[in-house]
Amino acid sequence: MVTLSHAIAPPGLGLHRRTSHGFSPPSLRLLTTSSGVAKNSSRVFAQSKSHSRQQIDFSDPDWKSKFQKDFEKRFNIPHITDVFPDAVPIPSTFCLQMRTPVIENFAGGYPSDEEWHGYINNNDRVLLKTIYYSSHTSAGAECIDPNCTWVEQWVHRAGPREKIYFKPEEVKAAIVTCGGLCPGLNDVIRQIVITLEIYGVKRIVGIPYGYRGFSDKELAEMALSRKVVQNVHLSGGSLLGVSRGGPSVSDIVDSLEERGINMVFILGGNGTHAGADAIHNECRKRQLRVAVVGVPKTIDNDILLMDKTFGFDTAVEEAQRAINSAYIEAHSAYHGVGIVKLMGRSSGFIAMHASLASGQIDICLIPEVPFQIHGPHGILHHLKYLIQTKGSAVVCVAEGAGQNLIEKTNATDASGNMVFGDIGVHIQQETKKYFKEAGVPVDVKYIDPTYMIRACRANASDGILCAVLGQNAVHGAFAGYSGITVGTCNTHYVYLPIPEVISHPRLVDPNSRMWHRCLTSTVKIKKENATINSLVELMKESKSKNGSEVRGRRHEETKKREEEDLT
Ligand SMILES: Nc1ncnc2c1ncn2[C@@H]1O[C@H](COP(=O)(O)OP(=O)(O)OP(=O)(O)O)[C@@H](O)[C@H]1O
Ligand SMILES: O=P(O)(O)OC[C@H]1O[C@](O)(CO)[C@@H](O)[C@@H]1O
Ligand SMILES: [Mg+2]
Repeated sequence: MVTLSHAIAPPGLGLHRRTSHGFSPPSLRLLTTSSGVAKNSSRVFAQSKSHSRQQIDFSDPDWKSKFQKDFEKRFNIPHITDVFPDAVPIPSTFCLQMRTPVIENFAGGYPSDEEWHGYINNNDRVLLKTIYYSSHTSAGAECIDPNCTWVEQWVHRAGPREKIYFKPEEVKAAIVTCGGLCPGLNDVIRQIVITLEIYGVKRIVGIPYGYRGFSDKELAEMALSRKVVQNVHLSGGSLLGVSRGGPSVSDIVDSLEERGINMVFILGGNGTHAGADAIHNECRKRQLRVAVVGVPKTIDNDILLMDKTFGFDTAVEEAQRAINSAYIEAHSAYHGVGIVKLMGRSSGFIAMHASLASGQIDICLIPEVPFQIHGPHGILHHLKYLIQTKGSAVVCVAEGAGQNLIEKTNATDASGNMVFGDIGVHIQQETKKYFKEAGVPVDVKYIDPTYMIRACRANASDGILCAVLGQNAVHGAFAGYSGITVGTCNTHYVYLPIPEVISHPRLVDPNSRMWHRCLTSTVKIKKENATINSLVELMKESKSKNGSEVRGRRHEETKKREEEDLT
């Protein structure tokens, strides 16, 4: 892949220069000026729990311990005892003996495994950041202070606790799936149900069609059990259905009260989590003993602080199938140009990872990296060059990319999310126009696999992630936590307070190693020595055993013709 910075990046967008698109984590973002250059000031700001900015004076010798105290407060996870200090825990009912939930009542006491060391201590912690950056200029650097001081940042480890704050026979648990579809929703639903049953919960319901199901009287809640969910993970979609928009938070909490629900598992993206946090706060305001636990779901991977969200891997896998088709089409056509548009809202993770996975992309366009379509640094100029030198090209464009280059739709969906203009179609049309005007024949094939990448069943790695997240969601609720979400940090499972993961969407950092890897993964030809490389390629091609001699010859003919046609 020829990199944007080599070929089409606007002047000034070098790889080593930080831009300010909000992609950096809060601490770093605050160290950058609007032009993106790190500011060497001793007074900068860090975010506090309420997301108002708290000033840190780095000339204070004690700043580090103050920062850590503030961090601990921000990442503290709300517990039932914050509101009900007299709540009395009981020994956990989560044990191997409960795996076959045949026990009808617990009059004789809960069964337990003796000397089982499978519980998590409430004081166990996971390190949030594991790299020590010695300089702001290190790739992907996330520094707090101008000297890049190492500051340990610990978050709460997820898992089953020895003491629980809900008696299983008093629990009515609900599961709801909101937002758009995502591979793995059924896997999480299944695992939540199975784990609840292991704790001994008998009343488990699914709320149909997202938050809407709480208020729409036509929609009945669905009784869930191991039997019902046994095979649901074998298909994509959501057993419960999904929706955007819906009732107010107050109506949702009224509904929880009416239904007697005291544990609610909310699967969704950043919008859903904003709702989950508001539900948690409303329950606290009403002094309700309800555990509200989120499970982050989004193919976009735009939730902060976690390694990845479930469904993302599967979406990437599906997306690179579309790229592969575009590549085959483009490669088999005379002057073929393949264009693939991929989902991801304002984040370019799917496009970046699918491009990297496929190894077949020449130009990857993501929202976080500005680009031009026309002009000497534009993608069309570069496409012409690729056609000239390679005979074909493949472009992967994220749906949120280049929105400044097309007309705004001014439309929003039912949840208030902005509806993007269609950058894929725009690039397709502009490509056709450009080559027609240049008198160069091209065969443009446009693929928009939009819903295909999220309406499928989870792959194995997402299946495992879903299972662990589902189990940990239930452990968190039984442990008495609320207003939390589950995730992976550096491969370990953690509980995080909801506001910390949704303060803004997570974006690709153009200074990260991953973006650099994407750019350099399949560099084929560099502009400066195009002829030499093309010849080398041609020689390689004609020598290869897989019968590509014909293609080599055709390529040579193409080249000759192009040299005549193109300037
Ligand atoms: N700030 C908010 N407060 C309360 N509820 C919200 C808020 N934002 C969104 N919601 C509700 O959350 C639900 C899902 O939101 P949204 O459609 O934005 O999807 P999402 O959870 O971000 O998932 P996706 O990744 O598919 O976009 C909707 O029912 C919406 O009404
Ligand atoms: O289901 P809808 O409303 O078309 O949503 C599409 C959006 O949902 C997602 O699939 C998940 O957030 C985005 O990638 C995409 O922009
Ligand atoms: Mg969202």
